[in-house]
Amino acid sequence: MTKSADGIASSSQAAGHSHGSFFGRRKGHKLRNHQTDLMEHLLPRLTLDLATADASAPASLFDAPVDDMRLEIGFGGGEHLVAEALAHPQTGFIGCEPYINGMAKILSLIEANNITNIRLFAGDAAELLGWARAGSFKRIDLIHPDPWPKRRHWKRRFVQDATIAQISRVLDPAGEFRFVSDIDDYCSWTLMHMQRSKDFAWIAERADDWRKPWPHYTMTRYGRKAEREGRKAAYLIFKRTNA
Ligand SMILES: C[S@@+](CC[C@H](N)C(=O)[O-])C[C@H]1O[C@@H](n2cnc3c(N)ncnc32)[C@H](O)[C@@H]1O
Repeated sequence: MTKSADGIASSSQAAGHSHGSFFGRRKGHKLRNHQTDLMEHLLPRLTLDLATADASAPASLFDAPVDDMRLEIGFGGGEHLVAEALAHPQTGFIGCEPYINGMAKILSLIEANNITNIRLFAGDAAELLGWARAGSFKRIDLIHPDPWPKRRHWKRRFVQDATIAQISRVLDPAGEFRFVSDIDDYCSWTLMHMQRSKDFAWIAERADDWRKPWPHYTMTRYGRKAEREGRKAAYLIFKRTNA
């Protein structure tokens, strides 16, 4: 695996993406000194290196035994992932985020909260899904993915038939895929693709099941931004059905 000086997977690493490569920004504002220090010293200890990690024993990534594994794709600043890791200490979490400033933020939160049940992958989640063995995760969360609103960019959306097939494969037979977006068109897109896949059932029974966050949901930066700007998010929970 090739890595930049920041320890972040290079774009060539992300190139094996089943529906193209990673399309977002990798870098934003300059890191503060302590964040640079965390990137240099803490990130290597928590990094999931797909070239060397044993996909058949992902629980061995963690120092203490874990009961289950979960994945959050594109965790941004890491608020939701960190809250979940603190609430479920027996679960091992993998967080995937190619954006360097997001990685620096979550490292600060991990350090401040002494969290031991998170491992980090600083690349394209499609690559991580390709690496994982069947049935590895009890739950996969995709929260406010990049919306790519223009029709000619829809192919860049993370939710595609190919990624849904990979998500289905790496989920436990009783696993769940959870999706949040404040972009109506991306929610319909996701519902249409999930329905087409036949591997999932949308478990909503009444409007509040998707209009309101699920219990104990931690609002993210993009969720707050959407609320401020008057956009309501949808909270979609899909259960795997092809057990
Ligand atoms: C709109 S932001 C949302 C961040 C966060 N989930 C939130 O709600 O605040 C989308 C995030 O997904 C990340 N992302 C985009 N494509 C990705 C991919 N292929 N694999 C992993 N993360 C990705 C971006 O770097 C960005 O941080």
